[in-house]
Amino acid sequence: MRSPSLYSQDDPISAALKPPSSETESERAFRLEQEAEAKRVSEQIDEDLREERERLKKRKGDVKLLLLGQAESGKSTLQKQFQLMYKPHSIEQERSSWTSVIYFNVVHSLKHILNTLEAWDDSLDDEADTPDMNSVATSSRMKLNGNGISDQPSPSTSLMEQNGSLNGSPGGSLAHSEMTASTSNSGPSSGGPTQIANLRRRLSPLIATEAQLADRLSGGITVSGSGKGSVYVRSGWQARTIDKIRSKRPTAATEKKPRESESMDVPPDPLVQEIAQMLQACEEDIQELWSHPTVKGMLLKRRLKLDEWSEFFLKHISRVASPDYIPTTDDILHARIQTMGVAEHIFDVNIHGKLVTWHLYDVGGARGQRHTWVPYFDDANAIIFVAPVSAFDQYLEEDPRVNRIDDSLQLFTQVCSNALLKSVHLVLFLNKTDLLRAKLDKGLKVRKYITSFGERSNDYETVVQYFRAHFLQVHRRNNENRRVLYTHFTSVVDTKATQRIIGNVRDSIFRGYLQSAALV
Ligand SMILES: Nc1nc2c(ncn2[C@@H]2O[C@H](COP(=O)(O)OP(=O)(O)OP(=O)(O)O)[C@@H](O)[C@H]2O)c(=O)[nH]1
Ligand SMILES: [Mg+2]
Repeated sequence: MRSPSLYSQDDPISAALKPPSSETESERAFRLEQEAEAKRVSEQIDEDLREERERLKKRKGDVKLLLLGQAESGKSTLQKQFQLMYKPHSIEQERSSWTSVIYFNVVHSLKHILNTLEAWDDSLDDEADTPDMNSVATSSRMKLNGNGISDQPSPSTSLMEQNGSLNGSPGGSLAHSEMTASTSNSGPSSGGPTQIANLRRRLSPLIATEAQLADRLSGGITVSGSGKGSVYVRSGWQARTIDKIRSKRPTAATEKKPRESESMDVPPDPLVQEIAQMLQACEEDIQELWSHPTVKGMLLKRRLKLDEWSEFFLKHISRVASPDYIPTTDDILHARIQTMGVAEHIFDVNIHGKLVTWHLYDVGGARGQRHTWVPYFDDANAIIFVAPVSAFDQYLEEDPRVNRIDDSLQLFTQVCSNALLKSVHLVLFLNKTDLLRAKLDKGLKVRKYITSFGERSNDYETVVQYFRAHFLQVHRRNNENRRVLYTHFTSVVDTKATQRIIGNVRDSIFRGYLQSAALV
């Protein structure tokens, strides 16, 4: 057998690269010019890559800050607040790329509403066919929770058994009894099934764009077990979507560091333009569905559960569906896209007249993403652990038996007890306090989901202090080094309040940092 040779006449690559024998003088000159340009571009890419590696390297004196916490806790939203504070021009560069995320959030929410209505309709048909109404009502209602949020409380997990369970009765039946207690019918059958069928038909072309949008955002990457039809994105996705539109080969420089004038001259993405037109044409239908008495009734009775960002964008649909819609900063803060792996962001932070480079790591919080965190623990200076306290009535998408507060406490235990992190400055954000307040105002009872809450008063102050006490207890029990835990009650979509807190955190990290560096 002949061994292939680079110089072989038969080598397919050499043959393909060989100029045609009929090449004229001017064609040759053109070819050589093209080859020289290709070489220059390739060398520029190598140079950009080298610069990028150099830029990302943590130097002595830099601060390394990790944002940790479960999925949907608000880490990327907090990262956006850092960006707004320390690199506001980069938000401008990215602004247009958030349109596709927001359209995806809207389309996905509409699909969830229509699917839930359909499931409810089916369950009513089942009920009509079955003599044992009680048992069927229970099972059919559980089937309704298509967004991964189950109404069923989790059995106590190992962590909370160790640390004093929040959920006093394993497999407790309060939420279950809440589900079975109400048998009144607020399903679609009582509120104009023909109207809903018509809306479903008219909205179907818009809903059919969900997969394309997901593909555009994720770059075709799907994450197994992501449930709920979620889309995960890697660091630098904004620049990649822009590059895709330009149909240009992405370079390392555009992946990590969009050029200054980037967003201004981006040609419109045909897919996004098409969806914008559909949204405009469907705006009245979306309004009709959103204000439909059946939808309102099901939301009120919690037979339909919507994520906070769904409600936000549906409430603002007339603005989102308007021609030439450009996301506001508030829209960007409310947009939801899941982080895959670990995304690094670099900021120059002015601390009392001295510029310090901060490397901020925003991690993916879903259970399947947590193994990617550990390599970043080494030489970290500080952690902001983000725990959403509004999640007391929610269960993990990854494991619907686990209450989300319970999961946050387990994760916080792991962070506090990790040997690599034992000297790291620790900050706790008890986040989504605005949503907690709204849930309590609506009358949601904490004790129905967390039985150990007992007969305490269901007011905001009692509830947040109760959760805070549990996190403090975890910290106390895993605090060999007697480090301080700095706690803040936050709503990281609130820019003014969050930036004030970021200022406090920056000063406290810097004080600890100076002390540990023995500079004071
Ligand atoms: N109302 C309200 N919404 C919030 C708050 N914090 C985050 N959100 C919203 O919650 C959703 C999830 O927030 P993200 O920042 O994407 O969550 P994450 O922790 O980065 O999630 P992963 O990337 O999956 O780990 C987004 O739609 C945010 O706008 C808050 O304090 N209040
Ligand atoms: Mg994130």
